[in-house]
Amino acid sequence: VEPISVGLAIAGAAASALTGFISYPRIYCYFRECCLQRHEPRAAAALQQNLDKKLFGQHLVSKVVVKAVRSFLNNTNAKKPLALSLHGWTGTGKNFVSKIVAESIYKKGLQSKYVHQFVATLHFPHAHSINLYKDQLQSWIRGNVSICPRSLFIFDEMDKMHAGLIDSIKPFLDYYELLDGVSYRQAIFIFLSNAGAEKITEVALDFWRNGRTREDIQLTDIQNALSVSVFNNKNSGFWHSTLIDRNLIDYFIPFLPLEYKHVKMCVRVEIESRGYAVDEDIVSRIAEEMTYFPREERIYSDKGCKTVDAKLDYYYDF
Ligand SMILES: Nc1ncnc2c1ncn2[C@@H]1O[C@H](COP(=O)(O)OP(=O)(O)OP(=O)(O)O)[C@@H](O)[C@H]1O
Repeated sequence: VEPISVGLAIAGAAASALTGFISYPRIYCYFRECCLQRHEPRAAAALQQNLDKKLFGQHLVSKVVVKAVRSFLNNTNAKKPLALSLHGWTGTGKNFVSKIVAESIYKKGLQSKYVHQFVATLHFPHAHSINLYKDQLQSWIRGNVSICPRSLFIFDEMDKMHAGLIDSIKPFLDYYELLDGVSYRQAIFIFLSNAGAEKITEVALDFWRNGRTREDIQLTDIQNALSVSVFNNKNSGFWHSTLIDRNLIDYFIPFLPLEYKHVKMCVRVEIESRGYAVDEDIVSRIAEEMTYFPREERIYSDKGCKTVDAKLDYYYDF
């Protein structure tokens, strides 16, 4: 045997052993859930695709969420965790979008052990226990980020959260490299709230009354007014919050109120998801059963796309 082929054989064996070593976690993570499961470009592509396909009437949301999440996931040297604050009327898609973000990063989505959802009225109900909640929240976040740096935390009903509670997580959202040996720079925080919905509607109505299309609305038309109104709103959970004061929220994302045509789109999706052929007559009837505001113009659904599925039960036998 020539020395050169021995050399090649050894190099080949070493290479395949190395590939085996590298691919082992991939195989393992195929069967068991792992932290940092999806490769960043795939996660960003999945997010874009799902928002384009499933989210209606929210051009600002799709654009900003994709941009924010993609650049954050691609940044190997992020200086702080990503913090997104989603605002808007009920039933306009805030929970829906956070579910899509979760699913794009972790296959199991909201069921993933690396995705954590807090609901203010459920997890932090009593004003007198606020100090206890602060401690619990801190140790919960610290514990989970220690296990998985790419943890996703979703805070629902921020507007029902007791003022001051959310400030207890400020250190985690700040620009620290390490806190007690833990780095929070790869974590993602998403806050959901109805606070600021009036402001968003005001801007949308202004555009409508001036004959401009909804898609003409730019983030700059809303974002500043939104953060100021949330900061000054006693019932926003962010009232005089240091998270806003210290610019630790990266994006305030406005969800526009949904129109009649968007409600119809939601009805169609719901009918299809139940395996029925879409009947346009039923679609229009359900959309017309929803109530719309303001009283004179009746443009926006006051429940967004919420209750569409319940209304559908009436038309289909189960
Ligand atoms: N913009 C949208 N595009 C597509 N579907 C939507 C949209 N908004 C709402 N839906 C549908 O309506 C359901 C309820 O919406 P969702 O729970 O996301 O509302 P929300 O904004 O979180 O409301 P709330 O403020 O009351 O919590 C979603 O699961 C989804 O099926």
